[in-house]
Amino acid sequence: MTAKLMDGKKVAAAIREDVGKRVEKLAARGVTPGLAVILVGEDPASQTYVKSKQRTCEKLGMRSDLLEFPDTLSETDLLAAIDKLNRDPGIHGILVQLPLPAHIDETHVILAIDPTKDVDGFHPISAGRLLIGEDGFVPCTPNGIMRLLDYYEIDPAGKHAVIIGRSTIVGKPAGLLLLQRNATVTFCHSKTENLEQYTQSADIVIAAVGRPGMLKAHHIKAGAVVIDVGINRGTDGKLTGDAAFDELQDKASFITPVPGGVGPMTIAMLMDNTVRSAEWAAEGQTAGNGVK
Ligand SMILES: Nc1nc(=O)c2c([nH]1)NC[C@@H]1CN(c3ccc(C(=O)N[C@@H](CCC(=O)O)C(=O)O)cc3)C=[N+]21
Repeated sequence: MTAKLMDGKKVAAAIREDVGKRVEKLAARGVTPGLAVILVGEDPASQTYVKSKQRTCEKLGMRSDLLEFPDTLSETDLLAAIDKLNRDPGIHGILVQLPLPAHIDETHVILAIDPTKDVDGFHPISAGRLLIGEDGFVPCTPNGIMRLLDYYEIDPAGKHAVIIGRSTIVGKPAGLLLLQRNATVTFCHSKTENLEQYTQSADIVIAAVGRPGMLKAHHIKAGAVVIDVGINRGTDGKLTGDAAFDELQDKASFITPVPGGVGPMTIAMLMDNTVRSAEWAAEGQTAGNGVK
């Protein structure tokens, strides 16, 4: 079997088209969705992602503000910058690019973001809403994975989904979303003994570990769906995933490439969340304060 590629670029383009139409509808009501991105320090990978987010915003007719700070920025000054954006009615989404310098506490920063502008879905209010199944901001990468599954008509209901990786921004929310869609979910992680015991019975495997090529053919059953969240940059500058793509391609039914799989979906879902935030604001509803 040769696996079908799950084309994140193509699906992301379809999502952007839908988002663009919603931007036009908002424009007719005098609203321009606005995203503010805060970048602390000069990490080249972060700069690349941030540029890509900004370009996408501009193409879609959205406002995009970039606030760049040196890595000597104090936590207090960062919190003050967030507070200013919280109070700016033209800004519907606030994204603080992670990771932050070690002297800044990420939890403090995420807590400072107005939950009604939490387009990353990292605030505990958003996490709590996802846990209880209420409408709210869903983290972009797991949300993008669900949209990829939908596009390729892969229904997780009744299926065994194995997630490798238990981060707050990918693994855990991906598991909750799959559970919501009636999958049977197993979380595996660095302390899991005998990983293949779980992955070999998986209908859907999500690798979100950050170890290049760790998921190999012997880990999966024939016909499994493989979603690769890994973004590992080699010394040659090339991007590789957590899946050993070449050997898995002959065994899986569907597989996401890296690049061109989950990555572009993440950015598309950020646009979707930002426009949704603007729609909610225009309706006088908010996702974060308990008003539905
Ligand atoms: N507050 C915050 N929110 C984030 O969503 C966030 C973050 N911080 N910090 C870093 C990670 C990483 N991330 C990616 C987004 C898109 C691609 C992407 O589009 N990748 C392309 C390739 C891009 C390239 O070649 O470098 C692809 O996979 O095809 C990758 C990674 C968002 N992150």
